[in-house]
Amino acid sequence: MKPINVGLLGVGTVGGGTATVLKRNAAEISRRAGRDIVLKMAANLDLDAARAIVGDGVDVVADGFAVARHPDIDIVVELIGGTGIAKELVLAAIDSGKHVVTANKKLLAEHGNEIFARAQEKGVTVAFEAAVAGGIPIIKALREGLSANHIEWIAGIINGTSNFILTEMRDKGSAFADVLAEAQRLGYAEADPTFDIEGHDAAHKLTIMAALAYGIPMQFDKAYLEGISKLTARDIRYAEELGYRIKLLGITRRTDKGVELRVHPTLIPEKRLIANVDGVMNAVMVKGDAVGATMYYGAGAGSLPTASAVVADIVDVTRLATADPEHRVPHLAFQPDRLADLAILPISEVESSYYLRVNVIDRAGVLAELTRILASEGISIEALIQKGSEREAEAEIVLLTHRVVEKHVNAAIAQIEALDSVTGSVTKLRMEALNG
Ligand SMILES: NC(=O)c1ccc[n+]([C@@H]2O[C@H](COP(=O)([O-])OP(=O)(O)OC[C@H]3O[C@@H](n4cnc5c(N)ncnc54)[C@H](O)[C@@H]3O)[C@@H](O)[C@H]2O)c1
Ligand SMILES: N[C@@H](CCO)C(=O)O
Ligand code: NA
Repeated sequence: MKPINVGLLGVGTVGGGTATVLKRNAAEISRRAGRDIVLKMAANLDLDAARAIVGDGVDVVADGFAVARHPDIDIVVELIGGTGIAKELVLAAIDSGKHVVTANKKLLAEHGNEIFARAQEKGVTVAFEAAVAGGIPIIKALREGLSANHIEWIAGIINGTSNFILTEMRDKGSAFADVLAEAQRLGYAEADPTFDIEGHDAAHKLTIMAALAYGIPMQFDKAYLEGISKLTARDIRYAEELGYRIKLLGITRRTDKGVELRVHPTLIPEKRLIANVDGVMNAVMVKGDAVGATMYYGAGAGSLPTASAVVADIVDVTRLATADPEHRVPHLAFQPDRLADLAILPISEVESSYYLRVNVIDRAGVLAELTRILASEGISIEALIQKGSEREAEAEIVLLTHRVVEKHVNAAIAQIEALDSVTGSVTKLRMEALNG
């Protein structure tokens, strides 16, 4: 069979890794795909840098559209990122009848509904394994491996940069800014690292997983997101004293009231496997009604791990290139005309347990005031510790609550902050047991 021709858009961290893996494992990849896969063209801003990576025999150009529309290209691989030129290029490729492989979670979470509809119309596939949890085959697991299940919830460490920062801060006491610079140097961070540390990137990935798990459209605009930039070393330490690790988790859960879609720092019992996923590693737990709790672990970012997923998608697309479009695995696991219309829950309606840290003036009766307010909002306390404060005559009360709807916690916090004996604002973190 004639070789399948690939055109690469972007030869940076992931694009470079993709060219390397395609070349290094060409023989085995061809045995799997049933035909040779040839990198034919590449577009990049820096032409010399791209040429040095892709080598001779690959036509390197500056204009991505020349690749996306070239008649000899069968599969267009978009590894530029963002929703500007990348979106135009992906749509141009689809309109030219090309299959597309992309690692661009932002593009899919924000414009996936439009892109998949266009691909459907044109009879081409858009594959995106690398967009979620890098090298971990979580898209394949959700779309194919777990297709028998009613999926109840997903919880994942899905931003390598944040997990790397939290780990280095805890293990080495490193400063936030230093670790972030190191994550950028290692090629883990997004072009704008705010997306990593403020939770956008994780929310993009979570949006994609929720769509696959429940058969709903992408609804990134309804996701709740809170990153790690305001997390203090003190709360990380107190959480550890109480037997918990703090991780930036993406959580989606199907409830009777609606679908939870939220990213925030989360206390997890330290004995859970996922609480011990460190550095740039990612892990995703998926709870299905038949299979129970499952977990997928591996490198969530970096050149070769992400390229592993990109190349696997190229192999998949090569195999299906000759198949009847009617019989392909649907983009979002469910048939496009059978998507459900489930509402996303506002965070105030989400039920969770909470870690609260309150700064108080250390005098008799303060604790009673706190517990009275919590009780009045129907919040029961699971654990409570009192700590000395750096400021004389002040103390810190750290307490863990049982599960309660968030609006009640917010109402209690407003009353607590209004007390004369309370100084500053209350720190609130969410906790998840994740015990399947
Ligand atoms: N780095 C990772 O670990 C990782 C992991 C998973 C997914 N991703 C995603 O993969 C994509 C690429 O990320 P990256 O880290 O490789 O980025 P990068 O910045 O290293 O590479 C992007 C490349 O695109 C090229 N480029 C930019 N504009 C272009 C244009 N108009 N025409 C042609 N080329 C252009 C640049 O020259 C650069 O080489 C992003 O969507 C990112 O979110 C990255
Ligand atoms: N910036 C992302 C890359 C992988 O998607 C991360 O740190 O997880
Ligand atoms: Na993946």
